[in-house]
Amino acid sequence: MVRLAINVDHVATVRQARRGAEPDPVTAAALAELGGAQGIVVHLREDRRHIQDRDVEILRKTVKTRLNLEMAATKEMVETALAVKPDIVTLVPEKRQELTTEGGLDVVLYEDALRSAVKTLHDGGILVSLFINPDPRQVKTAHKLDADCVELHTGMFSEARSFVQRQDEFERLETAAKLAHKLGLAILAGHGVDYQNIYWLRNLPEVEEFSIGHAVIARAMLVGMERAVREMLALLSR
Ligand SMILES: CC(=O)[C@@H](O)[C@H](O)COP(=O)(O)O
Ligand SMILES: NCC(=O)COP(=O)(O)O
Repeated sequence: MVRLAINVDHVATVRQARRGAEPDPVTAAALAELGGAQGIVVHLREDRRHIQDRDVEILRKTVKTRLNLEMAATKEMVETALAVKPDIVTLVPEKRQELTTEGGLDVVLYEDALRSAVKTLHDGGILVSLFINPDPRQVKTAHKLDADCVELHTGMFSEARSFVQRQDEFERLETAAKLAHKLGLAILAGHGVDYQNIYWLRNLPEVEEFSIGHAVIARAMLVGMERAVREMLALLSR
């Protein structure tokens, strides 16, 4: 059965609006697990706009499923990961000005720099996932880099404005997922996944885990975290 991992960044976004203590992403993660989530995701941005170091440190002690730390492949972040030891690190591109991650990490362009980051994390006993666009060249390079997983960026699919565009983007995801599977990579998918577009995305049998943040947190504000997670799990299992 496909797994659901919940990204709790936006609980921290609300907390940081007042620079206070609530709502606590650590509590949100515990409730997401109670609702049935099989993983917790946090993106520790270099600008610390939402998730803080303290969150990651406590989550490492409290998450009972699997903690996936999204981060830029910088020296400082790799050192942080080695100290915290999440179960898995997802290397993502990062820009200060962006509202959210705008595209996949260009692993073809940054192949040499990424090789040492992947190796250092592996030497520290941490699995490595690369967040990439659904492009065969990116998938092949991720495999060459010895990544354990790829997370296919579903943003272009999620933002497609027409049926035809959505179908094209879905086919790109399908092709990339099949290639990654053939190469022996584990496959995750995420970004902009919601309670509607999951009807399409769940038709990608190679995807082992969906990583969902914004849509579930937005619903959780209205109906509660456990229910928001259970509703997404129900859609995934149909
Ligand atoms: C990698 C990805 O697609 C998202 O998880 C994103 O990195 C989340 O970061 P924000 O919560 O800052 O949008
Ligand atoms: N890796 C994708 C993720 O964690 C959540 O992205 P989104 O659902 O907040 O767009």
